[in-house]
Amino acid sequence: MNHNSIRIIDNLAEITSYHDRHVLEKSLLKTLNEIFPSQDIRLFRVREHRGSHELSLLAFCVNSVIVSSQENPRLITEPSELSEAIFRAINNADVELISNDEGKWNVIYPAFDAHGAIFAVLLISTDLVPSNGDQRLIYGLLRVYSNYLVLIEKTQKDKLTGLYNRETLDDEITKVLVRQAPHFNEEMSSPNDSRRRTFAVKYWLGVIDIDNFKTINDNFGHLYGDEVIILVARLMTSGVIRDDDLVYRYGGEEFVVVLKAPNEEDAMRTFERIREMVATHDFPQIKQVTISIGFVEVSSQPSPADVIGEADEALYYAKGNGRNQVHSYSRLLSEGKVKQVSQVVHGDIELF
Ligand SMILES: Nc1nc2c(ncn2[C@@H]2O[C@H](COP(=O)(O)OP(=O)(O)OP(=O)(O)O)[C@@H](O)[C@H]2O)c(=O)[nH]1
Repeated sequence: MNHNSIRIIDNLAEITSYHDRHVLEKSLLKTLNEIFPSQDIRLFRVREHRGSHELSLLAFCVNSVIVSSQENPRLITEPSELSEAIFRAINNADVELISNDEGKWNVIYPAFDAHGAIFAVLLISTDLVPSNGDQRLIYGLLRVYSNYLVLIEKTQKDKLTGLYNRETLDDEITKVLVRQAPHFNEEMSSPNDSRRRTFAVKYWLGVIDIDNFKTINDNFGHLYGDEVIILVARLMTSGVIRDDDLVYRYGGEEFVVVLKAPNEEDAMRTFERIREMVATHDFPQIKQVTISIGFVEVSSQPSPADVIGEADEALYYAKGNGRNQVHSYSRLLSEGKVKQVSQVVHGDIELF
């Protein structure tokens, strides 16, 4: 076995040692950069949106520095020779090769999922056109990436609804808490840094519970109850929230939504839209199903359990006050209508 093959095996082992898609994507680019040292490698997500393809940047590697744009996959909208070539690669489902002004080559590889659909595109800028052997290696690595992504998604998704599961939620809240911590913002940006605006974004977590679900089960049966859970999940993901907002199945008939909004009023409006969308939907047989929502900003709570606990407190308030309503934990707290969920006692967190 030659040195190159050993390096490829090592890299494959590394790629498949992560269970986080963002780390997986960075690891893929690191591997490609090692095998084909080039100045620019970019990985785009491809999504079908209203009959056309939409591109967003997932990760890139410039001069061996690898960056994942997980917080804000930037949508690529500007028409240019390069994006036209990317769309050609997608439409032809084949590798596309174009030269640029500096005499470099841009090689574009579509990545296929298990059903043969293109879900990502890899762009490599290089001085030399990759050989046939190199091309096969790149396609092989993209297949490993695609297969492994399916496995990661399976462990993160709920079987009934296809939404993210409860285990994945804890990781997401932890990530947001770290990102929102003051020291993280200070380290990541100076006062004049334009990135500051990106980090100033606020995250809101809502716990959503179907009202009187036991009665639905009792009157229509458990299987029908499952159908209602699936329909409510679909309603939440179909246009009510933005593409980068996240929906989780938290328990039986309980969901969690993590969304971005600049302030509480905007967050309230989005959660209200979700409530209204469900309340006005015509459910087969039962006609109307309603949901109650409690939400809170994910900011400086000591742990994910505290964030959920605060949103839960607002949810219980909604349940106790007639259901089919949305409440903000901080507003209820300032009005003295709910109790503080957690407080620090001798350095320990005490949950009530
Ligand atoms: N069909 C179905 N039912 C479930 C599932 N998970 C939990 N449940 C049922 O959901 C019901 C939840 O009932 P409760 O927690 O008493 O609350 P509720 O009837 O929704 O009333 P409120 O929440 O107070 O509005 C229980 O009867 C559970 O058995 C599931 O996956 N499928």
